[in-house]
Amino acid sequence: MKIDNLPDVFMAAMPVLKTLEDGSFEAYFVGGSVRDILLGRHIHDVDIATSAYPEEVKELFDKSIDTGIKHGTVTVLYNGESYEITTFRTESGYQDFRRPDHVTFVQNLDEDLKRRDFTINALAMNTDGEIVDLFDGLDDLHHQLIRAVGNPETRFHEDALRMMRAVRFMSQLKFSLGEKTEQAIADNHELLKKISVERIRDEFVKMGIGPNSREAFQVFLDTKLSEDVPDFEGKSELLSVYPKLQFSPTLETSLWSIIIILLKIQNDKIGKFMRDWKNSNAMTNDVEQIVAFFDLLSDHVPSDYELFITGKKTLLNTIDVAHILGQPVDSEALVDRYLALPIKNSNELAVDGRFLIENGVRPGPKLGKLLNEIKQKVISGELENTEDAIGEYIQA
Ligand SMILES: Nc1ccn([C@@H]2O[C@H](COP(=O)(O)OP(=O)(O)OP(=O)(O)O)[C@@H](O)[C@H]2O)c(=O)n1
Repeated sequence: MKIDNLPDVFMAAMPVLKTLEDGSFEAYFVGGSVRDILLGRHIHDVDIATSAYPEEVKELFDKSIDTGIKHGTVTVLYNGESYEITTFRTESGYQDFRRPDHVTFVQNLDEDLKRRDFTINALAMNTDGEIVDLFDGLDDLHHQLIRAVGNPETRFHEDALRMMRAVRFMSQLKFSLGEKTEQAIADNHELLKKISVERIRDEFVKMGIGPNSREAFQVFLDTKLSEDVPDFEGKSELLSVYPKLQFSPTLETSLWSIIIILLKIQNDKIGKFMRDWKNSNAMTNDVEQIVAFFDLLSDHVPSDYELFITGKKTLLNTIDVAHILGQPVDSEALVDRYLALPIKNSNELAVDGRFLIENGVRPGPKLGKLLNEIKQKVISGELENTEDAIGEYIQA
């Protein structure tokens, strides 16, 4: 098969491959970008594989960085873009079912494709757009099937994260799992215990926000892969409820918020739960705000001040979460009310602490309280948001 009219992201990288070929080396696009071009998905970056050794790659390009030279990867800077170029390799020395510590460079593309996880990820494309397909990956793409390259047990023993990748691709691509691949996951799910929580989290999130997340979650549960995910309390409750959701979350913050709401994790425990999954503080903060506002929405119609405090981002994200959970919420009315607020963030207030001091208010806790009071009155429309009106209010 040959692909004509390659997307810009490939054309932009073409001179990099041609440079390798001019140096008498082989060069191919490999991995996810080849799969995605065939599926018509958006491609953000391309991976390049070559017969050149890392040192030889470096000699061919003016600007390069040793990103993972031990594993054969050099990042080349070309025309303002960076490209990862990896020497054809086989992997050996798998330790503890995690990524290999040792790789052996080979001169042959076939060997390199053979070590890859799934047939749909083991496709390569040359500079003419011709596809190299040694394991019927094209057929599997056509039948929307995720199948391990060769023996699935071997692939999962090499890197147990691949079991999570399988269900993640199911969700993202709306594919099914090949029978033997699914069986091998069911037989080897405990290997996942060896994998770091960060790597599992990344796949878990991609699975959770994919368009086929419900079906993927079901397989995640059926194969018992879910049992070996660390620090995931109450997952059976979650997974029994997840398939009933109206639609899948598309945002990571929505996913975590939904999980926390479904698992009824208390406010003071949210931080621990998010940290156990090694989520960032920023993500934890966003999720805490969404969950708090969701609770508030379940309890009463928010006041203007509560809408102001919540802010637009959290408001929209919480509406998303409420819809997914099937909670009735008049989102249009809430958004309209938010948009009609006299000020939408504190910076829009006509005065600040300095103005208050200049108008005779003493610095101290009372100043903060007064500023807050002014803000509330401006938001409720009782006080005009001008220096004059606020100045008069202070003097009164
Ligand atoms: N555990 C892994 C991870 C990756 N790969 C191979 O390395 C390629 C690139 O991996 P990565 O960038 O992690 O994933 P993609 O398949 O490109 O998918 P995406 O970019 O959507 O994450 C994969 O296509 C696959 O051939 C593998 O065999 N085993």
